[in-house]
Amino acid sequence: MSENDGIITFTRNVFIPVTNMCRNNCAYCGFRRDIGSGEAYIMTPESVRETLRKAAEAGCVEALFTYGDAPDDELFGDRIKEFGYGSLSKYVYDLCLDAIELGLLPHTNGGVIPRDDLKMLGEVNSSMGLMLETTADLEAHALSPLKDPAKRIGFIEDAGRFKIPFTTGILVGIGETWADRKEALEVIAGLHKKYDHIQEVIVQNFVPKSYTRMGKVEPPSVEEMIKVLKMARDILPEDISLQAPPNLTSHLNEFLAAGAEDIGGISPVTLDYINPECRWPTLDELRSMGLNLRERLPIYPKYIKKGWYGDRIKDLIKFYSDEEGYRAERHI
Ligand SMILES: O=c1nc2n(C[C@H](O)[C@H](O)[C@H](O)CO)c3cc(O)ccc3cc-2c(=O)[nH]1
Ligand SMILES: C[C@H]1O[C@@H](n2cnc3c(N)ncnc32)[C@H](O)[C@@H]1O
Ligand code: MET
Ligand code: SF4
Repeated sequence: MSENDGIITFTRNVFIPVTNMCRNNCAYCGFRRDIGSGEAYIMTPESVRETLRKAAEAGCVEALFTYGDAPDDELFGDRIKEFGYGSLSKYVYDLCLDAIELGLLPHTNGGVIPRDDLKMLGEVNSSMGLMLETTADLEAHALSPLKDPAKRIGFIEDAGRFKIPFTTGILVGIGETWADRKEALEVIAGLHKKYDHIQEVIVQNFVPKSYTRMGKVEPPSVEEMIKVLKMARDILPEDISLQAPPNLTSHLNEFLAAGAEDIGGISPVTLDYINPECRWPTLDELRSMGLNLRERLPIYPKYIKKGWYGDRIKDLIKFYSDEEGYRAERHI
């Protein structure tokens, strides 16, 4: 049983995949598209606002902005300028303000973005994220300069310096060894000891997509995932929540028994655009599996208490949270 008496936390979120253009080209990724392929896009301000409005109506509390790594400048600078912005981060900043205006707390994971942009986005996000993925030098990342572990560790470190509540994690089954998994988890634990900013760690299983370079690679087995989760719970400090995504496995109960205590964002309005073939379970389905659910905000109680949030989201956090820092019943 996990530390919090078997209570499993989640957020009600909406996924905003701002752009699928990306400077990286990870061998497992089914989300990214080549520029000029006809399928590359950047969401317009109107389409983002429309999605946010639907989410607000459906009772969501989190706007999850996840998109390709640093694709601006030479990649699609013109499109961003058409919208009236000098950079992708400035555009996302305004989208975060739109989310806040509609009553949603932003959580942005836009890959490795420039340090000044991280600081700027930190002001309008309730938490931010970047999967460390791995500390190993893997073939899967051979075409992904921004998956260089040193760059990602540096980014997570900067987030700590800026006191941004942070989500990170590892991707399991992309060619890493057991020693690599252990090392990645130890690096995360070390960063947290230094900056105290890691609110949760996602242990995510690789899900192969036939149309990618890793389409024929076997995903990690259930036994392997359970072992990684146990190892993670063992290595990570107790105040870091361990997250297992609920839509990437049919063995969620076993993952939770192994030590995971959070299932991340569940969306009543959008797909998981990274794993679109994996449908979100509904809250009713999760409850019928025996889960004792508690809704949280994208910023964990500890960081609400510490006051690690900007002025622009202060009122919204106060509005949504109960005295313990979870989502107040009156707003559910
Ligand atoms: O719905 C999703 N949420 C993802 N989230 C968000 C997560 O589900 C929750 O919204 C957070 O727990 C908010 O606290 C991520 C957050 C990160 O910082 C890094 C990676 C992910 C990955 C996903 C994902 O693939 N799907
Ligand atoms: C948002 C996060 O989604 C994860 N991600 C990207 N592609 C896949 C996949 N095929 N299977 C599982 N997770 C994936 C990465 O860890 C990324 O950081
Ligand atoms: N591109 C970023 C990364 O892989 C965000 C998640 S994938 C769309 O880190
Ligand atoms: S996983 Fe993220 S960084 Fe890698 S190709 Fe996909 S969008 Fe880009």
